Amino acid sequence: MNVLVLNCGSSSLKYQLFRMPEEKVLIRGGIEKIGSDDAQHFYKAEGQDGQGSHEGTSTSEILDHREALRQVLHVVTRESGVLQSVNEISAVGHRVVHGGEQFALSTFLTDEVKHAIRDNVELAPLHNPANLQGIEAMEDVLPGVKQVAVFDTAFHQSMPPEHYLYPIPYVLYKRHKVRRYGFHGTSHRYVSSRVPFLVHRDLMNLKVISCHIGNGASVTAIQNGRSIDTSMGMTPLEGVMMGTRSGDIDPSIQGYVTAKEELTQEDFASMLNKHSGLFGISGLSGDMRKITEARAKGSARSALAFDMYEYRIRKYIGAYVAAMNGVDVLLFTAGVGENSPLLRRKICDHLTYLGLEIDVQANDTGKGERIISTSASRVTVCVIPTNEELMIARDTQLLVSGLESWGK
Ligand SMILES: Nc1ncnc2c1ncn2[C@@H]1O[C@H](COP(=O)(O)OP(=O)(O)O)[C@@H](O)[C@H]1O
Ligand SMILES: CC(=O)OP(=O)(O)O
Ligand SMILES: [Mg+2]
Repeated sequence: MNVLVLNCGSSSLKYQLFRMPEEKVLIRGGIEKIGSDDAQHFYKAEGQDGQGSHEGTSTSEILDHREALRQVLHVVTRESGVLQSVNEISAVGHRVVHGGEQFALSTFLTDEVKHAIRDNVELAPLHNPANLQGIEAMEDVLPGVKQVAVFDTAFHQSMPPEHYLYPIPYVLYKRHKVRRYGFHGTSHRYVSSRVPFLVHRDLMNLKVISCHIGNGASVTAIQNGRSIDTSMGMTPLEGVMMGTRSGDIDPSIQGYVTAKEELTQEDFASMLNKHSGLFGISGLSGDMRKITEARAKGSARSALAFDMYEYRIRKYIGAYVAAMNGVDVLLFTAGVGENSPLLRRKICDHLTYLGLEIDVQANDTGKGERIISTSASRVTVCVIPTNEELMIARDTQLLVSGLESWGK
């Protein structure tokens, strides 16, 4: 069964085509700057039989996600020759960021499910509209093909109310579902599922702290395999400091700053989402590579941004040690978590009170999925490259093959 996995952002689209259940990636790619006349498409095709792997890039006008998906299907079937025709695509799995309280598991996309995703647009304004566009465009382009939604929020539905409620009038939860949901659940679920393979212990008996540090970033406490708390809240803005998002701030800042700077609520929300975090403090960039470089060249503002970023992640780790009364495994994943030995080392250097001891060589020079603590360390520290797409392909395949077996 061939499963196409889509992760639609506001102006981007990432995709992978898997042959399941072998979990073989046939082609992966991405389109950036959708909505412009110089949208860029990059892909790497593996070929059906592992032979003839090749890459391609192109720049063209792509005005919306529908057009982007047409181009993806063109590349998959004609340009790369990975498939003969779109009829060989059995199912499509979509990353959907906000599923609210309705979804603790992945689900087939129906009108009702799309309605629920639309209801949550206000709670994930950067993500849900793009996810919906991708779903609707796919329905147009591949009518009749089964589509599945895999929610970032689903894994965190196991949080107990004392962790997911805000200490504000309870009626706001009852009336408007104001509560903490958490995100990056597909990533936290994937990386925690890899832990037993690395530490040779059952996840059911482990206390794990998972740090997904990418453009968006979140830290999750996973006890006995279930998320019990996570740093993002009702929206993906709460929690640690991120590339361009602030993370936690005093809510009173909103009234004060909007009055002083004559900003609207929308201006303020946009400031917290797009002009804060590493970018807001450094004045340079939200990209950790640029911050690390500038810091090394002596930029004081970039050094400050780096230190704040590291400190705020470390505070959440400390909080989750308290939440679980201990920690067995600390893991790092996503763009920054996987690729910044400096950040990992700085965080771990301040956790020696836990008996945690980092193996500097494994941290600084190792590659891929690995343990980066010493054998004497009382906490096992791991780097585990995330694979949200594989998780989405697995869920999609499970649902579709379940449906097929019921039909027999
Ligand atoms: N070698 C590196 N060193 C430090 N940070 C890196 C490196 N490579 C990538 N990153 C960071 O990873 C971020 C992207 O992470 P990623 O998980 O791909 O984000 P997203 O999925 O949210 O787009 C980039 O903004 C960049 O800051
Ligand atoms: C939910 C979220 O923040 O996702 P991303 O990191 O992909 O922006
Ligand atoms: Mg991501």
